[in-house]
Amino acid sequence: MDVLKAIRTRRSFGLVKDEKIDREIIEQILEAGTWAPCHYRTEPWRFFVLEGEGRKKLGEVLEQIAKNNGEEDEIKLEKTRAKPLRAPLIITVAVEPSDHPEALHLEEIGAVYAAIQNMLLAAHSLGLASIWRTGKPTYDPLMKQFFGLSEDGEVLGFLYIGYPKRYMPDGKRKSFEDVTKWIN
Ligand SMILES: Cc1cc2nc3c(=O)[nH]c(=O)nc-3n(C[C@H](O)[C@H](O)[C@H](O)COP(=O)(O)O)c2cc1C
Repeated sequence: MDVLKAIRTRRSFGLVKDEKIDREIIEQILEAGTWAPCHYRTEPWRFFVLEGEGRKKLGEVLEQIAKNNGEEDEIKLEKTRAKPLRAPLIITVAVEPSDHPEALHLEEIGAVYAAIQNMLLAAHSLGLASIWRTGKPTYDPLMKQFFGLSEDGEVLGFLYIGYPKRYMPDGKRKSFEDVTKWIN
């Protein structure tokens, strides 16, 4: 798929089939992530691939975080635990900032966000639907610990990926003209 078409037609879409995704396809998405630009070539992205039972471990962490924040309602906790089962594949993307003396924290995070966009576009061009999910628990210390990140590391998103159950809706944006100033 042409890159401009991929950019224009990619949508966040979470309604996906419970169908396993071939490893070779997953590897293409991961590799696309690694081709993002990064200042000083620090390559600060880290990927964690969750499939099958692996997703349940994430569900347990989400449940624990909810409990730590005072949630006691069993039905709500059950719902929280089941969240990662909404897609057959979740790629957790994290930043592990480098110790390069010139590297700026902001730019390390920016590079990983660029990696995420690469991955979403790659998934789309391979016929997959995806949605970048976060929420408060994403940035909880327990989440960092679960993925074995350093104190400076941070989970930046969960990419829920799968084959779409139906045709994806059209997107909506303001015109670029509304957000652009030409300085000549
Ligand atoms: C940092 C970030 C976090 C996001 N977290 C969520 C989320 O937790 N749940 C969700 O439904 N969508 C999430 N999204 C997706 C946005 O809702 C989506 O990109 C937006 O609605 C525009 O839709 P589009 O991606 O189809 O153009 C997130 C997007 C970004 C950039």
